[in-house]
Amino acid sequence: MADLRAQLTHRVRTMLSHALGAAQARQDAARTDLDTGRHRLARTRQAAERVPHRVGVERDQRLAEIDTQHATRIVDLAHRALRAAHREAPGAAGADWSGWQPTPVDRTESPGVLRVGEIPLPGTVAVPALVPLLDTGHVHVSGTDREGCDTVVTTLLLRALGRARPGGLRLVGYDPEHLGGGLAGFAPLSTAGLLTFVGPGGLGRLLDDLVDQIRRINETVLAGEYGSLRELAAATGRRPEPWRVAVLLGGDELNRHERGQLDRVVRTGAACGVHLVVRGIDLPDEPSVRRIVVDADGARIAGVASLTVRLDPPPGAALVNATCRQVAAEVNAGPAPAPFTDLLPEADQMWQEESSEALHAPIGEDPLGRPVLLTLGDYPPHALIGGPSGTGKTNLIFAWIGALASRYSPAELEFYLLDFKEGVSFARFAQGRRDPSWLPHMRLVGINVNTDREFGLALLRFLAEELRRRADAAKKHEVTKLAELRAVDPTGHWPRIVAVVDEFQMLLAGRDVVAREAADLLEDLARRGRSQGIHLVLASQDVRGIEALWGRPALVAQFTLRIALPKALRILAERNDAAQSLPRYHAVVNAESGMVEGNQIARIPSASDWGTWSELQHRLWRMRPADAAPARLFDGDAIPRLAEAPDFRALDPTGDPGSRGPVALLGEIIDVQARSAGLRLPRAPGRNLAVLGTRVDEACAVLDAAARSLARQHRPGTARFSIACLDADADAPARALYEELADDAAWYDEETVPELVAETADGLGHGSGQPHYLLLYAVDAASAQLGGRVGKRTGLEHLRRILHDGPERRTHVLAWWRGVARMRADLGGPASRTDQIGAWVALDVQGGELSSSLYPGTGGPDWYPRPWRGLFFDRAVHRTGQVIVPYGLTR
Ligand SMILES: Nc1ncnc2c1ncn2[C@@H]1O[C@H](COP(=O)(O)OP(=O)(O)OP(=O)(O)O)[C@@H](O)[C@H]1O
Repeated sequence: MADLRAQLTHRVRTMLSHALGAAQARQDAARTDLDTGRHRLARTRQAAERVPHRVGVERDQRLAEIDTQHATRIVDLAHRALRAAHREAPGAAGADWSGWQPTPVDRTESPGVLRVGEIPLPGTVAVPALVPLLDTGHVHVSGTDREGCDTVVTTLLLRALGRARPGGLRLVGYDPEHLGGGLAGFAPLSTAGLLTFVGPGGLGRLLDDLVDQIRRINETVLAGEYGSLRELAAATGRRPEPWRVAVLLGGDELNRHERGQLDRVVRTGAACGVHLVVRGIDLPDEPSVRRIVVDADGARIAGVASLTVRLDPPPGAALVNATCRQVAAEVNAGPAPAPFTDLLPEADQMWQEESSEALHAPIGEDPLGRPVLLTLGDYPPHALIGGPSGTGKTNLIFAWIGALASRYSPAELEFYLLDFKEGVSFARFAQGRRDPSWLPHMRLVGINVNTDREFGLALLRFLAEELRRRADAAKKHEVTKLAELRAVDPTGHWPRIVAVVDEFQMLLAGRDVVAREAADLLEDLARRGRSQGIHLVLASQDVRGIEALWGRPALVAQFTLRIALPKALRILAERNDAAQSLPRYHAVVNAESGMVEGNQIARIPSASDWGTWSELQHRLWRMRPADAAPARLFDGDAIPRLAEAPDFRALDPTGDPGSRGPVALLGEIIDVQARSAGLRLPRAPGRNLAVLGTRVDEACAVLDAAARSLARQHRPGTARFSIACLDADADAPARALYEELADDAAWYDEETVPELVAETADGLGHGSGQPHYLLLYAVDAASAQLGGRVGKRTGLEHLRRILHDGPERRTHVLAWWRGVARMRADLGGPASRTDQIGAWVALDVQGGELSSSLYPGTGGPDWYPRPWRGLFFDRAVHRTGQVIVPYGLTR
């Protein structure tokens, strides 16, 4: 048992000793851990004591870096903002007042935002403070600094004015407290209707009016096609409405209606160019409202309210006043002309139109900026243009011709143009010395034809002939209209023809044969030209011109297209006085025979100045077909040259005239083709020429051209020219001719002329048969010498015999008598027969003197002598006299 107890004791002891040992070991380990922990803590504490210092240094470094980055970024942003501001507020929208001037926007440009001051930034440039207004929204100004508020308003208005075209911005002021004093500087604008004021109590009306404008613009201008005027301007380049800025400066509390209208304007105005600049009246909170608060410590703009704005100084009163005066003056001077290029198609669209059915072209734009078209076709077929001198008829004709000529090629359209007033502006359509170009569509230009109504007649006859040609062709193809003719004869040349006659009343002036025939031809062309594509455009500054037509209602009725320039009388229908209130450079275009319903107002671009026109003409000229010939230019003030006459150039000695005999060219016929008047000299009785009148130069010119043209048809040595000069004044030209004809010519004077006639008369019986031309200058001056006998007969008897018998023996007299009576005396007395004078050219001889045997019928021809013109009559071919222009003398 004891053993058992001892064993147990031992075991317990052993267990206890183990447990004690383990506890001892754990205690040691724990102690070691504790030491380690303490040690670490001490180290950590030590380390922790060092950390704040290092972190602080790093933080400071980082903060310094951030500061630098920030500053650099601010400088960079400020510069970028500055550049953007210059872009967004260009010219007058942002420039300093010193040297400030208006810089109106061009057609598609946006007006930009407006600078009111600048925002100073530390350490860098100040950034402009910009406020959107035109095309964008409204501005509300408030705050305790009254002067500052005034400055903001004046600044905004002047800058906006400077960005608008003159007349493109209208102000309306409501200033019940100061009765307009707040806008006093802008007062000069009111002289041009660009600034109006409404008095106290007028706010309701003003707002009603703005709402009406917005409604009208939405309905008729934007018309659902564009969202805003800005969009319209960007798309079309047109800004048909001005900006309207209402400046509302305080007043009583608004009533409900006014409040409602104000809200509408705020919501919808900006799209229609209607804007508000308001102080002292609340505006609703809309994104379109920009608020500026101006207090003593500076201004703040909503949206960037944390930045203080340093306002610009107010613009000087003198600058505001001068600008407003200038703008008003420009508006009062009338609207600026629209650019001519508006009438032209794009370069790649030129000559692309087809004229079978009609000719369409814009002539200008209407008040809403839409093009106004002119049409010539079946309806309306012809046009009448009227307006007092200086109102722009010539310009309108240029504009119309340019708009047409750029759309239709010369194969589709031809022009004939006649200007009865003095001046050469139409000459540039033809080739000139200074400018070799011509308008490829132009077939004929007649200028300075004021005294040559025959030229107008010639044009009408030419057109009548063309009308006949077209009518015949139409008949042959069994069609009636130009469009049909062109369809069945696609290779034919059937352009539409537009004949323009400026100051056409000259053509119809007087009650003579020319006027009568012209009126008949006009009537026929007006009636039948419509279906054959021949269109008449008649222009007149003078009511008499219209009245000349008025006597012929059938003629007038065809001119359904009427174009009236400012103050034109009687172009439109009787009770239609739209032309009386037209501004400068505008026209009433009316395709309804002038009835009020047909009125369209068009602003006409400037087309007639040299640079504008020639740019287009050169472009079209370069496009001309290779075989295009220049237009014929007939200048009533110019003297034609024989050497350049087509008929003269066509003469040559190898051409066999046959029985028709050689031809003596006497001058240029007043006609469309620059032909020469020719006198045929066959072997037949009476084939002599008398030149009658006292004008030395003209008489010499006629004989000179006759002789030179005859000489061109004979080889040297095969014809004789005997020149007798009996007037010292004619000596030089006669001698020049003598020298030119060289060996074929012989010279006689008053001493030797009796021998010439005697020998010639005697030789008639047994001559060589060689042509012999006697050119007798002022033959009546030798009456005394010719009165004496040479052989059995007097010189005059010899002369009469030559006149009588010569032509059949190829001997022709081309003689100048200084009067009809003198010629008759030489022929045998006042009652003597004149059969042997088969042809004559009358110069300063009245028609009445050419009666009896010289001209068919009684009373002589309708002939009113005028400088450098002659009336040619050849009894073998003419029924009436033909006006000629002598060729210039070759000196
Ligand atoms: N639409 C226009 N835009 C700008 N200038 C114009 C316009 N129309 C005419 N003018 C200018 O006005 C002046 C007179 O115009 P124009 O010669 O066309 O008038 P007109 O009626 O033909 O006069 P007249 O019968 O005396 O010749 C010219 O200097 C012309 O350049």
